[in-house]
Amino acid sequence: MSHNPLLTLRDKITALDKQLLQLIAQRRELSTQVVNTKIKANIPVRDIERERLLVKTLIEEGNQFSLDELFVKRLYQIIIEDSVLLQQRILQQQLNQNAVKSAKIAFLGPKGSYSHSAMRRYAANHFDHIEESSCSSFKDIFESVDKGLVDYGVVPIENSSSGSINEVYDLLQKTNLHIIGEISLFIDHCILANNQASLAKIETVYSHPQPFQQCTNFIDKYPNWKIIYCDSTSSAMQTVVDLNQDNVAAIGNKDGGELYGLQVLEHNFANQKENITRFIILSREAIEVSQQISAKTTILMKTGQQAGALVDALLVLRNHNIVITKLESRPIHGNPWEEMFYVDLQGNIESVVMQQALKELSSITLFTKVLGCYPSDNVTQ
Ligand SMILES: O=C(O)C(=O)C[C@]1(C(=O)O)C=C[C@@H](O)C=C1
Repeated sequence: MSHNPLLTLRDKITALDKQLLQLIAQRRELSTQVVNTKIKANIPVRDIERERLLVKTLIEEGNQFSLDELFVKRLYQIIIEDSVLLQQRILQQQLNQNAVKSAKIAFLGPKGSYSHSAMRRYAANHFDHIEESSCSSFKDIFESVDKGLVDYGVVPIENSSSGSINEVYDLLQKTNLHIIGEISLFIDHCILANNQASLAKIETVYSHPQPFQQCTNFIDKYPNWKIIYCDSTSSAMQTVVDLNQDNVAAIGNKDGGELYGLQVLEHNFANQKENITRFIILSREAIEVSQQISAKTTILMKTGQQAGALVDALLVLRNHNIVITKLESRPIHGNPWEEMFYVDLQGNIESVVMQQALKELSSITLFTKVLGCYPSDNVTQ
């Protein structure tokens, strides 16, 4: 029998990788025990100082084995983030005992869209089993949840390159639904085409309007391209597959491209290097968020039109030391030049400061409504 040194080494690597997985699973088990002690002691899940010291020690330890500092840091950021999310999930499940274990979730489809990826990532952390429901517009998603056709809906709300998704903000203005979660996704746009295509041959590009807005610098380099808007990036991919020509392409994600059998001609060309989209999760029922984890509260408010009305509202938040993570305004339909403000706040709706601030806001604004309180997705150090 011939001795193949490569195969022998690969066998050893595979064996070590299996051990690594076992160790990570053991670490997660300990993290579960830790959260149970935290629940009993009523202390916050997050201990930034402990995380900092742990990573510092591990970097020093790694140095002895010639492991790169950045590598060790990145590795442990992922491991600790997973540990924090696990603890948050356990806490939330205890608090919301009636939360469903299996759920039907609507997203902007067909499968292979960014919304589909976001939905799957959120679901993996929250449910044992899901049924996917593909919708062709954001409005359909809101309606499906509202009518009880699905349990939850996932919609994008903002992107680091193109800003707010206005259509979703406008739907939030009139909805009875609640925001119960958020999830951020790194978006690496790809030019996807059939196997005979090349960048030089492309004449027509299909996608949802959002990717075009996020990649204007790149698109401007191809002034001859004909741009065609589709309902979603995945329907754009489907169109390219159906046309089966070498001169057409879609903008979408790599995983979606694989699903549709398309090759990547170019990627990573959004205006912002860190192209991130934040999605929100909608439900008919609000959830309770543990005060032991970091939470966000999103409110809608309409101020009067007198001078300083918005400043007065913001001062209420400042006086209560409440951090605003986002402030957006949208026209109120039917009332020209009147604006609705959407404010994302760091904090739990149940906290004394938040309750006090909301009470004061209600008394000085024309309208204030809580759209939801949900665990903050931002758990990286
Ligand atoms: O040591 C803790 O308190 C933990 O909960 C464990 C752990 C970790 O995974 O290392 C997770 C979250 C905390 O912010 C700190 C550390």
